[in-house]
Amino acid sequence: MTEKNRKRIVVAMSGGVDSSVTAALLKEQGHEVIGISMQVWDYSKFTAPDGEKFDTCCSLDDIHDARRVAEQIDIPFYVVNFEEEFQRLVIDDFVDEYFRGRTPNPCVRCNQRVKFELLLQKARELGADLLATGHYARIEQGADGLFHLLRGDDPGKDQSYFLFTLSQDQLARVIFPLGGMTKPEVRQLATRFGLRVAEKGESQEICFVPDNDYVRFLEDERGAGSLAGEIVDRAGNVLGRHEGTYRYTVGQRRGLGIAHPHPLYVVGVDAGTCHVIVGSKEELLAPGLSATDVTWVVPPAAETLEVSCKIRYRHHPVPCTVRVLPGNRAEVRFGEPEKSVTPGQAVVFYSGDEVLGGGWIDAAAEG
Ligand SMILES: Nc1ncnc2c1ncn2[C@@H]1O[C@H](COP(=O)(O)OP(=O)(O)OP(=O)(O)O)[C@@H](O)[C@H]1O
Repeated sequence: MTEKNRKRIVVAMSGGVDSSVTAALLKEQGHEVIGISMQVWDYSKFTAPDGEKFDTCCSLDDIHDARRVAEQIDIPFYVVNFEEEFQRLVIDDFVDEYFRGRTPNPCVRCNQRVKFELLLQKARELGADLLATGHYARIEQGADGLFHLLRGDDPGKDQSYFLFTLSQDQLARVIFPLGGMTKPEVRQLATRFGLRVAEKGESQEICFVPDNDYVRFLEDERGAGSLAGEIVDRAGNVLGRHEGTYRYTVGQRRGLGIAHPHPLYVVGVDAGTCHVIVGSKEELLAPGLSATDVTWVVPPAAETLEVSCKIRYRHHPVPCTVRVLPGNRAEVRFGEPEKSVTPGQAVVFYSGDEVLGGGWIDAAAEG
């Protein structure tokens, strides 16, 4: 590598396989690599019911793993403490959203407000040209000079959905070296580099929620028992009672505790009246949605776009028409009615493999 191509790159290291391989790859390519782990949550607050300490993605064990990898590949390594910021910018929003009757996506918030904002700033302060993460997504600069955000090549791992808030400025300073690889290829590389984390499992769904028990997490944060109320159908008939609206999400079937001739699903959550609204599978269908806080990776080409969208991470993109509205809003009409449009989740717009932008689902459109 020529001195000109050699860059100073900060790698966001979680202690997992992906970011460890990212750091090792960039180091092998001859860059000046600096590892940083963010400490975002104090796990000593949490103890499992059996008295064991929880081990989750950003625990001290993971920071220890990241440090050991950094030592092994011989790069400087720092830990930044973002606990206060993470609480304010990610966790408070997560809890507030559930208590408003919505189902939040904290990973998008973390990317938007912490990784590609605060951490990117830190990277700058360290004089880095670029920030690298182990995300499975691709960034390409087009002939138009714009940076384009594309799906990762591994369809099972693609994380582009979580990155829709990235701006041109951010994309210019970020790289995703694993975007063109599959997870098995990344594991092979980890083995080739002899990284001690090569066999480490996948991180859990939400890094700060021990055991994925989000209800327990919410109740630890805000106390149990509030927002208890009635389970009703769309006509207002009372079918049962529940212990808190935040325990329910649109599309949920289990945990209703109601004997009924047909399967019942949660079709709405109203934290104002403390109602969990249930209905048939057909009642889960909606022709579209309205979105707020819409941002664009690349400027929209017209006021009405024929594209596809994902309305949750594990959703196959579906054809839709997007009407771009003033005030960073959008109205989406699906080609065919879609199940379980969930307020609080992100809707992300795609043109083929490219992420055009996205926003936050405010409400399902009426039939
Ligand atoms: N606590 C952290 N400190 C620094 N960087 C982090 C942290 N958590 C996540 N990241 C960065 O964000 C990327 C995506 O995070 P995600 O939680 O989706 O991890 P992942 O896909 O399980 O990857 P990994 O195997 O690296 O943990 C990671 O590859 C890493 O670069």
